[in-house]
Amino acid sequence: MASTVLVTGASSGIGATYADRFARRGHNLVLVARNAARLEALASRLTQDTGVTIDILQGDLTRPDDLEAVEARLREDTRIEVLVNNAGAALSGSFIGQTPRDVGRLIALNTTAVACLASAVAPRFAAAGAGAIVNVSSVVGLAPEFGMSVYGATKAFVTFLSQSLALELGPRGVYVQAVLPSATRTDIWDGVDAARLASMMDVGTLVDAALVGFDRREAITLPVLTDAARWDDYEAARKAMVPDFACSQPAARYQG
Ligand SMILES: NC(=O)C1=CN([C@@H]2O[C@H](COP(=O)(O)OP(=O)(O)OC[C@H]3O[C@@H](n4cnc5c(N)ncnc54)[C@H](OP(=O)(O)O)[C@@H]3O)[C@@H](O)[C@H]2O)C=CC1
Ligand SMILES: CC(=O)[C@H](N)C(=O)O
Repeated sequence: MASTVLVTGASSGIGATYADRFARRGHNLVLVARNAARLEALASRLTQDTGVTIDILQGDLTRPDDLEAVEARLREDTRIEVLVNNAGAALSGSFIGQTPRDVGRLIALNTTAVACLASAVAPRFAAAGAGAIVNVSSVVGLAPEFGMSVYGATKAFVTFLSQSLALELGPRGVYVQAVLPSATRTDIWDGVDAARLASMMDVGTLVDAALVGFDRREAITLPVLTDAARWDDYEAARKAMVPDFACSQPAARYQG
């Protein structure tokens, strides 16, 4: 019997498309988001099309009680073998135009919830020597130049967390993938003009590419990167600095 996949942010966009693709692969689903009506409509269409079993966990992942309910499901339901940590939001405008409350809410959803859900499920996956955690990050987390400070910082967190978890959990049999989409046509772009929307990646194309990376067990899937060697070069440059981090003296340029 195929395993169950829990998808957060499944009521629209990338999460709804992951739900569709995993259902078509024969997986049962647990769908999480705030909008129960949209989750129910998706669940009923997918059940009819594929015959899989779908549960809905309605909740706001920025609310501690709702987050804890999803954590408990991940901890206790041993049928769940894949977590797709996808729920997320963007925050437009400049940093000085954003309020501390907006910033806090974005961080709660895009980072705290992602880390807490991974934390809830990782010990069970590691004990079983199996399981997969897919974290939906963004190319924005690699590009402070895009001017989306807090959003980009949350996505840098997601990519870093994924890479660290892959190092720790990979040897225990748990697969961790960070998916870094670029601009993709979904509701997250509400209010953006039609011409800009039209130039974005189609959401089905994005998720199908991400699933190619999933099937290959890639640690990082960056679908728009034409030359994959560029990521390897970037990682090699970063790793070349790491031995210096153990030095006990500042570099010569900081010494008087
Ligand atoms: N589209 C793009 O260009 C890109 C998107 N991404 C990332 O992809 C992920 C999915 O976004 P995308 O599909 O584009 O956007 P959508 O706005 O279409 O989907 C976001 C999903 O997250 C859910 N969500 C939002 N807030 C909460 C909350 N507080 N609690 C629970 N669920 C919540 C929404 O459901 P509901 O409102 O029902 O709660 C919805 O299902 C995000 O992490 C985003 O950062 C990354 C790079 C590019
Ligand atoms: C709103 C965005 O910038 C988008 N989610 C992205 O990560 O590219």
